Amino acid sequence: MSQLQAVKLIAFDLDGTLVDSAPDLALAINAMLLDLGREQFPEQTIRHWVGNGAEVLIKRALSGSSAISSDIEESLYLQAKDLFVQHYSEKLCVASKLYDGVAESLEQLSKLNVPMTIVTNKPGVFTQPLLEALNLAQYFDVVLSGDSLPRKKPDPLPLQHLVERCEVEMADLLMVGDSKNDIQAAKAAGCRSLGLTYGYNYGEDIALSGPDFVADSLVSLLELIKGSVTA
Ligand SMILES: O=C(O)COP(=O)(O)O
Ligand SMILES: [Mg+2]
Repeated sequence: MSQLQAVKLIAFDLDGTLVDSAPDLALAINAMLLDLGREQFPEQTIRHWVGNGAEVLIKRALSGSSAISSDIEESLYLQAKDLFVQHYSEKLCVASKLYDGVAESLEQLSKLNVPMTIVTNKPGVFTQPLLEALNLAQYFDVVLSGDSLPRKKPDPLPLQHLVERCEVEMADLLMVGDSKNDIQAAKAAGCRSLGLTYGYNYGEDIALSGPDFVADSLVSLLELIKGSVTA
């Protein structure tokens, strides 16, 4: 991986990037489906439905497909959402865990004086409790969730909001994520991006989305940022 110009702010995606949250998301989705008397799905299937926030995940589960059926009734969706929120809140961090290299890399990165932030599509009601359960909350100066702003990734709005709030230029920001939504948001906003290969991304190769950098581990990010800070 080549070096990059100074990075003054890092935006991390959460699900599929820092945390493998799919096991608990799948348990909550299946508990919701069971309550509704509907067909349940393997974790491996549900894993590929994660990426556009809870509303889309619930609708995919109700459709049984990554393509959302347009005939999901609003009353069914609202009932499903209440059940999902209840189940996922109760068991938010039972089987979820940090990916290899995340804890060490965040600790090392925190010593480099480059502010770190979270830009996730996960609803805010889950984001902060999950960060706290995994002992990560202290690393992040700003946390933007999927419902913090009117639009979420792949829209550039969260990244535009972030650079204004942190008073840096868009060119100073690096978005780090596992999903095409992260890379598309970065491209639309005009910042650089690093795609991680181990996440969800609907089962697709992240390199196909054309991030500026591709890495197999956050340890590579640490090396890259060290190079940019000391260059
Ligand atoms: O919860 C989701 O659907 C995706 O969350 P992420 O943006 O942190 O990957
Ligand atoms: Mg993600």
